[in-house]
Amino acid sequence: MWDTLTQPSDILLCSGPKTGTTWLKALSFAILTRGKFDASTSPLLTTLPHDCIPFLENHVEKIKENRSDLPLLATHLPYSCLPKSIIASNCKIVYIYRNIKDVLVSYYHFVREIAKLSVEDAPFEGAFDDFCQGISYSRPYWDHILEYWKASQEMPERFLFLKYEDLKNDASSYVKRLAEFIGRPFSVEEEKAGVLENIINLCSFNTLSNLEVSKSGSYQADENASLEHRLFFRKAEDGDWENYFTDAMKEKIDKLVDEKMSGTGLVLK
Ligand SMILES: Nc1ncnc2c1ncn2[C@@H]1O[C@H](COP(=O)(O)OS(=O)(=O)O)[C@@H](OP(=O)(O)O)[C@H]1O
Repeated sequence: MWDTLTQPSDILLCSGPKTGTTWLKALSFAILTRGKFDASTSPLLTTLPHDCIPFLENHVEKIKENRSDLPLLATHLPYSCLPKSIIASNCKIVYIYRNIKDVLVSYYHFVREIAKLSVEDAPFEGAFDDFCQGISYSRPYWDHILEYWKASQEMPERFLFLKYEDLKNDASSYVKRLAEFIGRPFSVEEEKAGVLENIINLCSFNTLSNLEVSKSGSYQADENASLEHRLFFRKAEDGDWENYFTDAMKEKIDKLVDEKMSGTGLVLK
């Protein structure tokens, strides 16, 4: 079924939930459509990034019907669950990852809000225990990263790994790297004209979260789930985990990450 949906020229944006998916979608969309739209006319001003770039696993019909010129698809699927046709094709894969503790806090609030539970009714401790046991929407977070990481070691030319915190701290360098990787590098003239800067600003948390579209309306995540747009924009603060983790929790998750990620060079702390 998916064989007809994906093409070798596609670029697949892959991520575990709550690691920067919305941001990566916005940036990739803005980079590839910058010849058509500028920061004042971009569809991103009125459309949730998730409605600009469909999820492979949730929007088969939509992808089939509206296969547009834009070669961008996204997925939360683990690498081992990707359709064989994608793995066999030469399509490029961008993978975004984030500090594991901030991912957990972000995921906790997202799920809690969807379930319409208060912090008192759904204490963080429960989410922490589930997460450490690997109970998650799409594989334990560390396995999700490791599967893509191993594949990237075998086919480095096909992969770009981006870290959420790096994107935040040095947006110009990493957005330029993203643009080069997806085949639309910024020219010197564009940089001088502020095109790169404008895209970074357009896709920033500050801009996107304050748009009317982000504050109202719902996103049809799949046939059964309708999610309020606002749920995709919370705080976007590095280190928010410090407001939730006890020393014992920090120690436990750091140990887990050390065990799982040793030798990869990937830093999730
Ligand atoms: N533009 C932009 N820039 C930086 N950060 C952003 C942006 N948009 C969303 N966010 C923050 O990303 C977190 C949501 O992660 P995802 O987008 O991966 O969520 S999802 O998997 O698509 O549901 C979630 O993080 P937390 O605030 O820490 O919960 C969002 O607030």
